Amino acid sequence: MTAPVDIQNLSITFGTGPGAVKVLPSVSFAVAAGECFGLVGESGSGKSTVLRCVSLLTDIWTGTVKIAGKDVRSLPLRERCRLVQMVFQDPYGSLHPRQSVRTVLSEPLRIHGIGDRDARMRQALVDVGLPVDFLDRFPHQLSGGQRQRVAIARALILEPSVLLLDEPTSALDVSVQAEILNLLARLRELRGFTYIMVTHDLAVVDHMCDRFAVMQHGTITETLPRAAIAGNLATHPYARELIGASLEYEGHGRG
Ligand SMILES: Nc1ncnc2c1ncn2[C@@H]1O[C@H](COP(=O)(O)OP(=O)(O)OP(=O)(O)O)[C@@H](O)[C@H]1O
Repeated sequence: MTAPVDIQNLSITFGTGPGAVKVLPSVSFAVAAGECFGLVGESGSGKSTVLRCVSLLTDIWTGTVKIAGKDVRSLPLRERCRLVQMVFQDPYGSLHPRQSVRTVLSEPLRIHGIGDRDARMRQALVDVGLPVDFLDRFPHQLSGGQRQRVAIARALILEPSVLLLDEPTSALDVSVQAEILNLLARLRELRGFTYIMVTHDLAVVDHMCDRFAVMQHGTITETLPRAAIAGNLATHPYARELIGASLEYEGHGRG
């Protein structure tokens, strides 16, 4: 099942009093069901915070976030977990070192009272391209790419409609990054997932996303289709600068 995401006037302030910082003044965007939407922009512009708000990892925000037309705040935790899951940047930090892959994958199934666990866990590993005997491995027995595959399997095992991807490949070796991106692209094609993907890499957007938003200081400066990258069709000065710098870097890289 695939689902649209609608974010309206999302705003968050960290801290109180004179030290309070409005990290997101007001962010609005909509992502169609099955679309891959990128969030790019300078470090500290609030990209990860948007994902943390949507997933309710942070809940002190105001505004409205709807997934499949349902307000995420009014959804019971279980239902929310079955609609939306998040994959983090650092597969080393996101897996508990003392938990086997079996424990990592069985926990959500147990919490949600889902039966047939063994078959589901095996299928999840097959889906992410890992051998089923990896169920008995621990994180230190896995490569970075294999760990990220396990993290993706954990996100998939409840069969969500929306995946929030927070720089899912930036902690990985360049050679492994493409494998994980291809896996994510294939899964979206097969399952119709909606992706919201934070990245600092416009080459990733170009490879994966249908559209993307350029963020600066907690604000979306411009939303563009992927096709706008090649000819730098952005009109906002910051978006133009970001895309221009990326094209220049890519040009030098190839030259
Ligand atoms: N829990 C928090 N308390 C206080 N400030 C926070 C908190 N979480 C994030 N921030 C601040 O919000 C701003 C945006 O952070 P965020 O991680 O969303 O940026 P980002 O665009 O994802 O950056 P990067 O590309 O470096 O990951 C930063 O200035 C950060 O310090």
